Order: sequence, then structure tokens, then C-alpha cells
Amino acid sequence: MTEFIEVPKGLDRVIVADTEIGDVRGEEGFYHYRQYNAVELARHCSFEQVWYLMTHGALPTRAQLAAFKERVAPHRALTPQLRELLPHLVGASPLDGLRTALSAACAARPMRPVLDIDEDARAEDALFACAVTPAVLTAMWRLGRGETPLDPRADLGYAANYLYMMTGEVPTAEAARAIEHYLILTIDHGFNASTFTARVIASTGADVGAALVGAIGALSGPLHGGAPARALDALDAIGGPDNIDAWIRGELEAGRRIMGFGHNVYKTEDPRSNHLREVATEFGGDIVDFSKTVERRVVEILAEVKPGRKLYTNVEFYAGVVMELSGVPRPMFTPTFTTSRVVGWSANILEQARDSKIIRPRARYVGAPPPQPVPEGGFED
Ligand SMILES: CC(=O)SCCNC(=O)CCNC(=O)[C@H](O)C(C)(C)COP(=O)(O)OP(=O)(O)OC[C@H]1O[C@@H](n2cnc3c(N)ncnc32)[C@H](O)[C@@H]1OP(=O)(O)O
Ligand SMILES: O=C([O-])CC(=O)C(=O)O
Repeated sequence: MTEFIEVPKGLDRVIVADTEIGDVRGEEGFYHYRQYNAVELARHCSFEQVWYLMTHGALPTRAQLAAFKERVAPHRALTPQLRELLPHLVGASPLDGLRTALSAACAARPMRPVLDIDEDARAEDALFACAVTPAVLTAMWRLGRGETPLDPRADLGYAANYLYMMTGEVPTAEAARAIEHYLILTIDHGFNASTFTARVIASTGADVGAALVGAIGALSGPLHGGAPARALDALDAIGGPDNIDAWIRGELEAGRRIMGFGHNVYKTEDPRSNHLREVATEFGGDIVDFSKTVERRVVEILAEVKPGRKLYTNVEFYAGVVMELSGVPRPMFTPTFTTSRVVGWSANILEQARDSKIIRPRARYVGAPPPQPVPEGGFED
């Protein structure tokens, strides 16, 4: 007799795997990649150093980093197939374009199921997908505006090159470093919905590309990854200090959620939000002051209207502010998130692929009691 185990809705607080990649300690407001505080990594490392850490399990030596960058370099430009495909995707949102184009690029490679290949081959597939993602997104953006996609520049760091390929301008050091901080902060975050999706797909033995494309789909919803542009739109809709309370209360009365607030794991301040607030403060300006006032009132009003829920700003609120100040166009906010999270998904896919157990939970059937006779011809009257 099979014994069933009830778990809370949304798998809330359920531990479904062991991982050596990192963890989120929600009560403390702390998260880490491997053995390092992720915020400290953002303060002290380049994106590529943390990328190496996530996939290799240790920070690189100088020589290892140089060798890693050489492995990445040939994959940073669009493949010939992508150059041909992307113009056909103009009109799609950058994220939908990425989902489609990455799938095509992985198919053209071709990628083979993780179950059929060794660790090195899986890691090469993951490295290819991560390296080409910024080129796909920036090309989609430029093509959509009638501009020619740009090749990556070897003399620019990861974030500076990303901004350059998108806008055609070499960004200021301040903007490049701000985006690099944001990208490092968002590489990984426990078993969030998109990472879990990637791991479910990898647990079937499917190829790395299949797992990444599924994860992109999971990151496109407003409740996960899709909030930064909506948070900025909210600042626009509020308009000025006199309208803050009325706008927030109106949204809550209409049953809507305030984007960029609340988190499934953090029951105190999100450390990424605290760090990005600092980054935004270094830029300074009206939008930063206004954001801080809005943040304070949202937290206060949520505490009043939703007592006991412990709702604070999550990463997405100041992510939007920092991206806006760094010159990232709003439709590229969530796509920019994928350029970092693809590295975290990849580390998770590689870890999951070492485990041969398929992820396969059960659901309780609550429909009409079976078996009923099938109506004549398969039609209802
Ligand atoms: C990188 C990221 O993906 S970060 C998350 C980005 N998403 C957002 O910012 C969207 C807004 N936030 C939310 O929708 C939620 O806080 C989530 C999805 C992030 C987390 O949800 P959960 O932890 O599962 O909380 P849940 O949905 O159970 O909400 C708990 C209560 O708080 C309320 N709540 C949670 N977040 C918010 C919010 N942003 N605005 C208003 N109310 C909220 C819910 O309405 C619910 O109230 P109830 O008890 O009266 O029903
Ligand atoms: O952890 C989560 O559920 C959402 C989140 O903040 C992330 O994925 O970065």
C-alpha cells in the first residue's frame, strides 16, 4: 500500500533536495552562493568570477579565470543560425524571443540529453547557453528598433559589454558596475520557481537547453522575475508624494499586489534590496528619493492592511530603479535578469543531472468520481 505524504500548497517550506550551490535564510535576511555571502561577492568580484564559482564550486585563480574567459569568448557572439533566425522574431517581446531563439540555438548545436553525455559535455552545453544569452537579448532589442546587432567587445567587462551591445554606447563605469552588482546578486536564489522548473526538467534526463527554456518560461510571470518594470510603472502611476497613500490603498482595495514587495522566503528585509538601495543612492536624484518614500509607505501600509504577513521590499523594486538609472530600457528589465539567472539555472541543472531520481510528485484528484461510462460516440448530450 503506497503511503502518501501531504505537503503545503505551493510546496511552501518543503525541502525537496540537497544542494551545494547555495541557500536563502529567510528569517535572517541572508543568502549565499557556495560558502560565500552573495552580497560580499557582489562587492568584491566580477561577474565571471562568480559564474566560475557557481559552476566549478570554488572561486578561480587568476590563471583559471583567464582560461575560463577564453572558453567563454567564442560563444559570446550570435551563431550564424541565430543571425538568420532573430530577424524573424522581431515583434516578440525580448524574453519570448530569447525562449524561442535559445531553443533553436541549442537544437542547432545540437545538445544531447544530459543522461547520454558526461559532466564535461554538459558543462560545455551550459557554458554555451549562458555565454550567448546576452547576445541574443541585445540583438532582439536592437532589431526591434531597426538597428543592427552588435558584436561583443573583448575589451569590456561582462556588464559593460552587455550595456554596450544593447545601446551601442560604452556605459559609464558607474552604470556598468551597478549592473554588474545587480547581475551578481541575482545569479541564484534557492529553489525559486524557475530554478525548480529547470531541475524538474533536468531530472527527466532532458538536455540543458530544454531545462533552460522551461526556466525562462517560469521567470516570465509577474509574480517571479516580472516585477521590476511593473514597479517602475507604479512609480510613474503614483506620480508624486501627494498621491502615494491613495495609490497604494487603491491597489490593495482592488485586490492587486504591489510589485516588488513580499517574498516567499524572506520574512525580513531582502539583502539584495538593501544592497541595491545603496547602489541607487550612489546615483542619487529625484527618482531615488521618491522610491525610498514609496518603499517606506508601502511597507507601513502593508503592515497595517496585512498584519503579521511580514511584507518588505524584494529584489525587484530597487532592481528596477538601478536598471532605469543605468540606462536599461524597461522592456529589457526582466530579460536582463535572465542573463544572470541563466548561470544559476545552469549550476542547478548540472547538479540535478548527477542525480538519477526523477522528480515526480502526486496530486489529489478532486473531480467527478470515476469510472463513469463513456457517452455514446464520445459526445455529451
Ligand atoms: C526575483 C523574484 O521573483 S522576487 C518576487 C517578485 N514578485 C513580486 O514582487 C510580486 C508581488 N509579490 C507577491 O506576489 C508575493 O509576495 C510573492 C509571490 C513574491 C510571494 O508570495 P508568497 O510568499 O507565496 O505569499 P502569498 O501569496 O501566500 O501571500 C501572503 C499574503 O501576503 C499578501 N501579499 C504578498 N505579497 C504582497 C504584495 N506584494 N502586495 C500585497 N499583498 C501581498 C498576499 O495577498 C497574502 O495575503 P492574505 O494572507 O490576505 O491572502
Ligand atoms: O526566491 C524566490 O522565490 C524569488 C527570488 O527572489 C529569486 O528567484 O531571486
